[in-house]
Amino acid sequence: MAETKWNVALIQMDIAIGEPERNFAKLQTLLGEAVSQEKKPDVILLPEMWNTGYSLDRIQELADVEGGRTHALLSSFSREHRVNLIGGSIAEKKGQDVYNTIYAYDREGKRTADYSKIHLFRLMDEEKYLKEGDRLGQLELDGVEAGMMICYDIRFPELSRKLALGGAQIMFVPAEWPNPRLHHWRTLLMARAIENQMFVVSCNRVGVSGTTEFFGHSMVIDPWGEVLAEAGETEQIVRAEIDLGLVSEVRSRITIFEDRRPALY
Ligand SMILES: NC(=O)CCC(=O)C(=O)O
Repeated sequence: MAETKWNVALIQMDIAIGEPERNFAKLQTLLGEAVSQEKKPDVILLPEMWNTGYSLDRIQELADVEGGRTHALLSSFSREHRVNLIGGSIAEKKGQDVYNTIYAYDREGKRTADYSKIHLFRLMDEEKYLKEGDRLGQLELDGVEAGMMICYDIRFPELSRKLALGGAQIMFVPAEWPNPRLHHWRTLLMARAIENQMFVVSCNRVGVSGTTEFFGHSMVIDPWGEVLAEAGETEQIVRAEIDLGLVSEVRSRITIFEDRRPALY
């Protein structure tokens, strides 16, 4: 592992429903802001479905075909600025199907992993319009094992545990998590960090879409459950420094991975 300390930046943005043009333009501006400070980020995370929002009844027409437009922007940006980029998720069209998919890029602009949401959220009708993924979200960033989950996925502790057992030390979570479930959002993210003794880095959107309000509160949580950064409810770039060395420190202090009894449960 080259460097154990990372600066992370989360782009907590509003998303114009059904308007990919506006969303691409806004994201380009915010990505520029994210790298404009002297302390450059090592990793940038974007929110869920940032290209279209939950414009599900028009998703066949709006989704990015084979993710081509998204790839062009995120690949060239990560190469130009030598930054790892977890590209939130987008509505991605593959054949006749639309997926809710994350593309991840390394500092050379190479797409190193993708992950399509495996738990579709019925309360927001995802299962009616989207197809679920069938693989886990695993990736390596600068030699560090990481996991990816999308929004509703955080309600499934089995998933984050499986990724942790596979080696993940940090979990990236793009989201569009609305009111009135702020308490669930914060509690579930903290639980995933504490129970798996890993960093959890989550990026939620803000703004209003129809009657649904999104509260932001993007968070960076360390493996001890401490909140290193938490956004408010407006558009902003959230920054935090994380020391990945803390993962092994916490795991050797309380040895949950050695003490599990999987034969019994
Ligand atoms: N976009 C989502 O998956 C939302 C999940 C959510 O709001 C929840 O309560 O779970």
